[in-house]
Amino acid sequence: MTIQTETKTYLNYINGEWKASDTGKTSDSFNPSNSQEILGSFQMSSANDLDEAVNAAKEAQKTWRKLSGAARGDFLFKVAAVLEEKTAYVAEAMTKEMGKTFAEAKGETARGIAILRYYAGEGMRPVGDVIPSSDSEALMFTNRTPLGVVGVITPWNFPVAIPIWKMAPALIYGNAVVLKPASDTAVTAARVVECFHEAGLPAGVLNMVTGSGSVIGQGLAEHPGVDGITFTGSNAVGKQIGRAALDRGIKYQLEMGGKNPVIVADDADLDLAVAATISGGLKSTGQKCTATSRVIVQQGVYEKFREKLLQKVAEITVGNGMEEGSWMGPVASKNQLENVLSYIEKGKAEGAELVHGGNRVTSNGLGDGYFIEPTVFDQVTAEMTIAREEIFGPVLALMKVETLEQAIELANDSEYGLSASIFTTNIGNMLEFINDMEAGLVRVNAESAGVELQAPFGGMKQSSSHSREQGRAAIEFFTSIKTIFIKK
Ligand SMILES: NC(=O)c1ccc[n+]([C@@H]2O[C@H](COP(=O)([O-])OP(=O)(O)OC[C@H]3O[C@@H](n4cnc5c(N)ncnc54)[C@H](O)[C@@H]3O)[C@@H](O)[C@H]2O)c1
Ligand SMILES: O=CCCC(=O)C(=O)O
Repeated sequence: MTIQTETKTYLNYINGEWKASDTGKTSDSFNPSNSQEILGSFQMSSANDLDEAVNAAKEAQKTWRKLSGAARGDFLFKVAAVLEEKTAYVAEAMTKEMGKTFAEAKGETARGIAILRYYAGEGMRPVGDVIPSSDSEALMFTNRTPLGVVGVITPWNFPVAIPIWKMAPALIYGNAVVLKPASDTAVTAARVVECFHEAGLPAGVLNMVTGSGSVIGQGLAEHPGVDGITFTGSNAVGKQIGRAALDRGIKYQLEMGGKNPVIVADDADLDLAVAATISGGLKSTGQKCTATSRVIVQQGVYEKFREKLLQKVAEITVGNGMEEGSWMGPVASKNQLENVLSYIEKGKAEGAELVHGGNRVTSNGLGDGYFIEPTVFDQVTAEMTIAREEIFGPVLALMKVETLEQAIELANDSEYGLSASIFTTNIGNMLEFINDMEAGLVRVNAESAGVELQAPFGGMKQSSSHSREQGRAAIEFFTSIKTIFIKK
């Protein structure tokens, strides 16, 4: 029996108004902890809805860009205050739509609030440089100009933080935004957009259109009224978007997958390394782009580390994220469930030794949810699929090496380069890792996940289009530099 805890139909947000799609079609958002439960429904929009949103954004941006940075910042401070009041309302949608625990969802919402405040302040910070001209009578300097209308395409795994870390900088630098959120978390996105509406953001400056990736996502990338596209999601989709943006000659930014390693050196603090491997690999059910996936351990501590790891993994409680005591929720969707289980089967078939978990969890009333046991493979080798492809689930692959050089070589043996961490007490090891690791985020004695909003974030190799998000780095994508020369 399907239980509808809330029957609300969420609408698109276009030109400051909540509007149904002209298709008349909606889709339901299901709870991955109990697939019989529907959280709400959202619009399956058309290219016409998208046109309307882009046109509204285009018009609104003309006035928005003329406001001072401080005035734009005031709006973002107000949005932060509304979101703060609505933390539980937004976080509950997140847990009920994609499964992460309520504690993690509240933490992510708090992060969204902090990001809004950081970029609100950005409206008052310097934007250019004075550069000495070769003409002593002239003044030469740089300023920043917004791109215009920015298309924001986001995934489901951080449904509050990622849209906000793209929308807040886009807005503060004077752009208008059309957001296309992931369908799996469209209700959470609508609740975030409600905060912008309640804060009184001028009509058209932010618009949201929900619907399928191929119609609305691709439509945004191809739309002649869109001047820049920022995307976070899978590599396959990211590349399509990049190609569409390149064809139109617009700026684009792609943040994509990872296959993040942790190295545990012979001299590591093993308790710390175990705790960080579990937190980095299994929090959010392993569904972070920065999640630890490959655990590369030096042979001197391999057995001891493995034993401690398995002991702690056995203590993990799997359950509905809304319930106290659940450490790990379900994966986000049926699709995710099937995908992760198929990787576990591949791991077994290719000869890795399954030493913990590996099954769907259906006991204790979890049968209608998409729960998977925390899973650990041993004897994993570099050519195995589970060592090469992003699994995006609660699966750790243990790999043994003799030397630190071998560990770093193995860690770099990946098409991805998003984040990486090392556990060692030796400064020489730390420096070697920092210098030689091919990843955009390298962390020493800390888990591979954990992005700080005031620092640049992005990957190397196939993990990114090589731009950076967050912190002051965001200005590079969301603006163009204008060089100004004045002579009296
Ligand atoms: N590098 C990072 O910062 C980062 C952060 C979070 C997630 N991710 C990556 O995101 C992936 C998981 O997210 P996902 O499953 O939502 O990714 P996805 O690529 O399936 O979807 C991302 C967004 O693109 C849209 N989309 C789908 N098909 C499209 C198309 N043909 N054209 C345009 N848009 C389309 C989706 O509707 C969604 O809004 C993982 O690979 C993860 O590593 C990366
Ligand atoms: O999923 C990608 C973002 C990861 C992140 O925000 C974190 O590790 O904190």
